[in-house]
Amino acid sequence: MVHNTRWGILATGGIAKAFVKDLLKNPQTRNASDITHTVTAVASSSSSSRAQEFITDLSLPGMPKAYGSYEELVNDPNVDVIYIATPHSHHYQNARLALEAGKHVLCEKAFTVNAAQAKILVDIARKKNLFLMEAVWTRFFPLSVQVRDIIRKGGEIGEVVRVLADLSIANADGFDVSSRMVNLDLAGGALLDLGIYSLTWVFQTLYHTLPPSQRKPPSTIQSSMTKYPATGADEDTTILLTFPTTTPADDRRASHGIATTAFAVHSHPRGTPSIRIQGTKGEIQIFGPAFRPVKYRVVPVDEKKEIREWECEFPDGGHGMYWEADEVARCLRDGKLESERMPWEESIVIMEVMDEVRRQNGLVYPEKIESVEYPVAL
Ligand SMILES: NC(=O)C1=CN([C@@H]2O[C@H](COP(=O)(O)OP(=O)(O)OC[C@H]3O[C@@H](n4cnc5c(N)ncnc54)[C@H](OP(=O)(O)O)[C@@H]3O)[C@@H](O)[C@H]2O)C=CC1
Ligand SMILES: O=C1OC[C@@H](O)[C@H](O)[C@H]1O
Repeated sequence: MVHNTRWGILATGGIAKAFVKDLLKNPQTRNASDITHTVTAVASSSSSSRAQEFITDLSLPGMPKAYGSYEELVNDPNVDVIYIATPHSHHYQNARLALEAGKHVLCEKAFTVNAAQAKILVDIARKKNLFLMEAVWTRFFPLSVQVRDIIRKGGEIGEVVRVLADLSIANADGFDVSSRMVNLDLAGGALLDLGIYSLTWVFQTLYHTLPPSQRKPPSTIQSSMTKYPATGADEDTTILLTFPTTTPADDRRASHGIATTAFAVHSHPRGTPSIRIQGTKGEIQIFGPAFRPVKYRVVPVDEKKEIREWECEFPDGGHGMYWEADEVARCLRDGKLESERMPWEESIVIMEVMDEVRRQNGLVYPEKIESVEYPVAL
């Protein structure tokens, strides 16, 4: 039986458009014959006409409802799950609004502004029996799934002892101070917007590849940050994490994750790898931006062994967001509250790392958006 998921889209900006375009792609082209997606409603905080414009521009089928407020959207009985596509500053309030109304939630990254907010959302989802997930789409790429499998099996690159992951966007000219990229009122800055992907690669390789009972948060977190002069948001952040061995009997080595992000430099100029996963027998190099990897190469230390490459296909001309949407649909179909590939606990641990990095470097957002109070008008 084919399971259809009815999506409500909360906000009409850039990523909402990209996500919905992928929802419209034919699932059969990516061998997903068990699920389908429908957009049944769209809301804009600006006006219902903006929501209608979004629907018209994307030629959404089935006459979805257009709402001029997020409140109306979360109360629509024809919506199963809300996709939250507002700036980071608004995720806690918006996700809570949806959960309190009894809706499942897929919330854009970074999940919240801080770990305290993330924990409250998780508690509410658990109590209300609702699905909740941070929309780290990269984790659901077939490429990410394959890379995690290679690491788990250990054969090709041996034991992983170091991961270098960068997402830097070569924007040396800077941003306007109002841009969500650098505006503190919108929880802007490289760390929450881009560094989350560098951390994703560190975590999905050094942490997520272990059985859940053996996953241990980093034992040390060291970091350095440069601030964007015009606003005080971070523009360049470097993080060094140590992942401990798990038990006294564990004969694995401790491992290091180095997660970097910066506005002014480029993480992968002219096709250089943006991520290197270094094991005792070789390394995996990841090509393309950390958020949308396009190829991996396995390079054995032993020169007698062949270098192997695998390139990601994007069926039906998609962007690659449909794989996370499919995961949500399957979790809803199966009555799961969280995804095993992006578990609540891991989102929280990563938020805690970002909290600590901000603490070490004095990056504080306005009280209103750091707060766990609800409801707060932003
Ligand atoms: N997964 C990915 O690849 C990407 C993820 N993102 C994430 O998606 C989220 C949104 O980013 P993006 O789409 O680029 O942002 P945009 O600025 O393009 O859109 C944000 C939307 O949020 C709504 N909004 C509500 N309140 C505000 C406010 N005070 N200021 C600005 N917008 C507001 C607006 O929609 P409306 O008026 O309709 O309510 C606006 O269009 C962020 O969390 C970001 O990190 C972003 C890019 C890529
Ligand atoms: O998630 C993202 O990925 C792509 C980047 O360009 C964007 O700023 C970020 O939010």
